[in-house]
Amino acid sequence: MTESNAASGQPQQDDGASAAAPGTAAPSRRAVLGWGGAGLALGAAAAGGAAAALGGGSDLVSASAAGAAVPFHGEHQAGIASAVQDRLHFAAFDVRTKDRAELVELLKEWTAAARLMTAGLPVGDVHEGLPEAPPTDTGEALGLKASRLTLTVGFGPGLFAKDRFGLEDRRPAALVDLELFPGDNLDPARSGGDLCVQACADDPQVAVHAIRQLARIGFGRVAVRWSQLGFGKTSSTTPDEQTPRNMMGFKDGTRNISGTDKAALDKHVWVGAGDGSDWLTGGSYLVARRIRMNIETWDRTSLREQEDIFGRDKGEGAAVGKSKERDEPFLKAMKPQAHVRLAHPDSNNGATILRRGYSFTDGTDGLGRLDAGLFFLAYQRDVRTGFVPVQRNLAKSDVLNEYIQHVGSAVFAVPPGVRDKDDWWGRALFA
Ligand SMILES: C=CC1=C(C)c2cc3[nH]c(cc4nc(cc5[nH]c(cc1n2)c(C)c5CCC(=O)O)C(CCC(=O)O)=C4C)c(C)c3C=C
Ligand SMILES: [Fe+2]
Repeated sequence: MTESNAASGQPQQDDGASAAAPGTAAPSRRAVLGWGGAGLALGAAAAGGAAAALGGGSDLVSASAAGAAVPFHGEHQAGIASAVQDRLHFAAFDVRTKDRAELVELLKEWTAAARLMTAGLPVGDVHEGLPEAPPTDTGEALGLKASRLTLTVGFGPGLFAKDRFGLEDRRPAALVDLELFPGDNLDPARSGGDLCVQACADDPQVAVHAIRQLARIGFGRVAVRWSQLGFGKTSSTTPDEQTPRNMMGFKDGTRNISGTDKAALDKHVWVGAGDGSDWLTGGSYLVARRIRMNIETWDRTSLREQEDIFGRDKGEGAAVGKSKERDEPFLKAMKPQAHVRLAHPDSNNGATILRRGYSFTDGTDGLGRLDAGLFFLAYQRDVRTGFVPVQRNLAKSDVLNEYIQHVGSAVFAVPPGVRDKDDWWGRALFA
């Protein structure tokens, strides 16, 4: 059954791995399967059965209050244009196996697990099986709702390296190795990765559980290279909802691509059929940057200067000279090196990206300063005409640079959506 997904504007296959209709109780992992539910081997069937019992329905992506499920199957992966959830656990993996067949098998197993978890189901039973063996699902999400969990997978440049998996001819030209931008202070231990999984959910335990299961399933074949927890989304794809604020206290995401703007998504986010890599049609490219903020310095900066830096006021979020957040910005009214002026498409040959970042606070840094900032995530149709020109402009002269530092960086090709229960992440790439 194909239905239109109101929040993404994209058709989604609802084969049963979706959830309750608006107004009905969303499934919880315990409510659906009980303690004796299906294991991973029964994956698709279990997900289908559970959702069928609940009546399916997919127009619920922004129904956060219901703890709803976001359809897993569709033309595009969920977690890009779909409504941004409250929490993030992002993980980049190194592939350890040298065997292409093992990598393919892993991607199939990951897909089956993702299909279950996004439907609010465990990846296996906790109480059946040998007591001497570890349970298949670690259990910490039992009883929790689907919480709009989305799992979005990406393939890093290393996967396409020569003499690795026979994919060297399939590397898209747009999957560039990012240059070192002025001011970058990148930590290799927080950068790169052969694979990534972006887990977003309204409940942090659901997002963390999902990454943990995938890492556990991948044991021996992949290893987590780095990961990042995020909270307080710093941009939205739902302009009708209140714009979230970042750790600097400013509304962030005012001017972003809306998840219902199909024309803008087709133009700026989804890889098109003629773009050069057929296997990626319907997919996208993801740039991830861990951006540390000098919070203590920022907090000693005057309000006027803070507002000049962004080119918007702190309370309403209106552009300089305007009174409302959504009023069209007049760039020339801003200081020449204001962040918004330099980041705007008009200053970058039209370059437009879909931002989907999160705030982070990872304790203190040993010097009494908060290790906090923005985990910047941006999706685009081509990294060379998306993130790169904007970041070149910002790195050169953005006055915000005095208060931030890019400390982690990664880029991934994000395959199209998993179409149905027989499909799996990366099928077209490995075909
Ligand atoms: C390379 C792209 C960008 C990076 C890196 C980046 C970092 C960054 N941004 C903020 C805070 C805000 N950014 C805002 C707008 C904005 N930022 C980018 C791009 C990058 N930001 C774009 C494309 C835009 C939209 C420009 C436009 O079309 O007007 C805003 C204003 C509100 C909004 O429109 O979202 C804020 C606030 C921080 C704190 C930061 C690094 C830590
Ligand atoms: Fe920005």
